[in-house]
Amino acid sequence: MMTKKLRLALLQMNIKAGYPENNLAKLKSLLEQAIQAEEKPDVVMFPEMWNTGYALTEIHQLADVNGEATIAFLSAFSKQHGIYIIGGSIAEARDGGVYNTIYAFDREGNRIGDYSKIHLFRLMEEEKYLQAGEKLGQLVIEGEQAGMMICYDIRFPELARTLALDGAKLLFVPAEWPNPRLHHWRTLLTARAIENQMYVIACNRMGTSGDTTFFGHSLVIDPWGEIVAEAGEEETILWADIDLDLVGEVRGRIPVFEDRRPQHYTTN
Ligand SMILES: O=C(O)CCC(=O)C(=O)O
Repeated sequence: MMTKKLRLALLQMNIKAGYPENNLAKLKSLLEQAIQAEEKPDVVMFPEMWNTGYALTEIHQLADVNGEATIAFLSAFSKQHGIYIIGGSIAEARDGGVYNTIYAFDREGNRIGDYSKIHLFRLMEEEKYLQAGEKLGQLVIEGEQAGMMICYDIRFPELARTLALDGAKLLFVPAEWPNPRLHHWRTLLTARAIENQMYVIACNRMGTSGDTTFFGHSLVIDPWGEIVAEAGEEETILWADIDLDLVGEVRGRIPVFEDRRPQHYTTN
């Protein structure tokens, strides 16, 4: 029987910009730690661009070609341990460009969803080095619809709303969200959870890259907007237990989706 209860493990890791091999080694050691926990996770997720970090000027040389190495590793790992993996995002070289892409896997190691970041972040000059994704990030976990967005995407409520209207009950958000905008991070993620009455599961990196520092504070927020778990600034695994039945309960309590009047909304 499919469970509606999920144990989540968010790998809030440091990322060394420009050193994919070091980052993979770090990821592997955190993954091993997660898998050896007394109670195994159902879903493991990582931060944004965990393979290369924001080494944008060298990104064409460093990016994983068609994500092949990442896909092979994550697929084998998810199958071996019977877990879902939301593979953070990686720099993926494809079609002559580089995309910021998430791959997701089920308990059998099947690829169940991809998402390339739609909104590129100008403050980090992403638009100069990366290509924007063109399709929604959707997947099914234990029979339930879920969505994926990346970092800056959370400033665009239309995207989360579109995923929710399409049935998403939970939303995964890998990020490299830097100081000093912790207030924005927590507020935007909480708003996306409350307005869409869904779980928001956000894994940020920590540490320093050049002049930029990252505060961590990975978050799991329930559909009522309560924080289920929040990390500090250290390298850690953030654990959280969630129950997907809460989504229906909250949607029943305040029938936001029934009360929508889209004829009055202009979105373009
Ligand atoms: O929107 C922000 O403040 C941070 C976004 C960001 O760092 C990113 O998308 O990589």
